[in-house]
Amino acid sequence: MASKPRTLYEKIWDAHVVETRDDGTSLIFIDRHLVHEVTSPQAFEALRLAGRKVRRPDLTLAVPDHNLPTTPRLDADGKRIPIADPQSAAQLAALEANAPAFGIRYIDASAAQQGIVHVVGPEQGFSLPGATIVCGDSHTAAHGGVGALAFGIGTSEVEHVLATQTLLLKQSRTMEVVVNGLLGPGITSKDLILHIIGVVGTAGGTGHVIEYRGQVFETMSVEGRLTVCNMSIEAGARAGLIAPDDTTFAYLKGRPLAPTGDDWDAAVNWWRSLATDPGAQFDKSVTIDAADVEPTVTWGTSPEDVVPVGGVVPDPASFADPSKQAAAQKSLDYMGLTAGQAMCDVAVENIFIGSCTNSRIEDLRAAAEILRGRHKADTIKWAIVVPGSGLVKMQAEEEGLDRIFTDAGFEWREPGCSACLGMNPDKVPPGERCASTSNRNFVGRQGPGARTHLMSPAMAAAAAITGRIADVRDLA
Ligand SMILES: CC(C)[C@H](C(=O)O)[C@@H](O)C(=O)O
Ligand code: SF4
Repeated sequence: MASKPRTLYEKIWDAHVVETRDDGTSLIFIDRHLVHEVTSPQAFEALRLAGRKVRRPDLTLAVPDHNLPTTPRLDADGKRIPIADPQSAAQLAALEANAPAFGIRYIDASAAQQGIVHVVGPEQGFSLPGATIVCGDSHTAAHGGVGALAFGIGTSEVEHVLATQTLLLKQSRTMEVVVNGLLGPGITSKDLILHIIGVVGTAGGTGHVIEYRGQVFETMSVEGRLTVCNMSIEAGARAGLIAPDDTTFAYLKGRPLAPTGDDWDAAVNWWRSLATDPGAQFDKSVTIDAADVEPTVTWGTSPEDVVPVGGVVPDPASFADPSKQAAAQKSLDYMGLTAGQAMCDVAVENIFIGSCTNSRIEDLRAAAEILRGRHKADTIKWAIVVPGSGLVKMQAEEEGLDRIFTDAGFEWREPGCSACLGMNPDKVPPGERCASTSNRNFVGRQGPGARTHLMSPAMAAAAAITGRIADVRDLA
């Protein structure tokens, strides 16, 4: 009898079940564990107290990213410049001590390979198709862009994975987001995922793993796929993934931690078999027409608060649900916007190009393309570009992108999470607005009282030039 058609998610799940229990939970083997400084200190401490070792140090990779200032890390003598904030300094020191103590591969804060954990994983070939990947970080879903089942876990689960290389999980429901057609000129993977979240809503993916399907993803670069999958969590999903294909294999081949020789060939053979079978059923299905996707920006304090750049700030009364109406009004008050205001009239004072959503080489190229030969508006007080890793930074410098940015009035920084969240010195001042390529526009996310508008790198560049939210297609 032919076996039942399965989805990509179900195939990866089945391949990792160690044991299924009567209560429906399964013990799942974890192939890759990424560790950063914020969510790991307690987990290591617990291992130490229990006298345990890390079960598979070879499958674990640690790198600091969240707390590191993005100003130079070494002084003129090559000595480490200390971190001023005591909590950040302590978390970094803990990771630096724990990694060698537990025999874990560690990327130092001043190494060229250092970067945001979700940029580093794929870049190093640590994140692979068909793998189960976890990290104590909600944007772990990013790695789904290479066809991995990747999701964020809490600190107690970090401890569990360190100790056992497994997790006890309930299988998620499956959801497909099918995008028909192709994106128009100037419209990027970021616009697409913002649009998708607008359609699905921040709770639409709850309990599900999303597979993104359709021609648009087949023709998308791995960088673009990582951007899309990164924000799956903002649609409430546990994870998001895209079937690995020749584009994925070409991206991964030769990366430092990717398999080589016969192992590579065997891996590719297996990876090719993972695509969702014809006739496989998803629990939920959403269809989107790519022609409907415009350059997209957020107006509110939730990633679902999206509008095409040519649109206006919505009227809270236009929402059917009274709780949505109240939330929208609260968002407008916080954001300092009024219903009916054209998005293109909204002035911004800060520009942030970075974060695990949009700090890869392709993102920097897209922003530089718009900025080439231009300068930020006088009203822009602060504009920074924060490459996702030291290797992205080096590549950008080889291509002369750093000069384009600095000539345009941007600061060119060291890699890290930076102004994506207020855990390091890069913050947006209270009451000021930021055109940001990150993934969350929550209240206070970029600093207390800061107002965030999410958008693509090219759109953030356009905002820098005009001093307000602008349609990048008018500047291209
Ligand atoms: C600090 C960390 C735990 C957090 C997360 O889990 O996502 C951060 O990366 C974020 O983006 O909010
Ligand atoms: S860049 Fe932002 S979203 Fe990504 S891991 Fe860092 S803080 Fe989280």
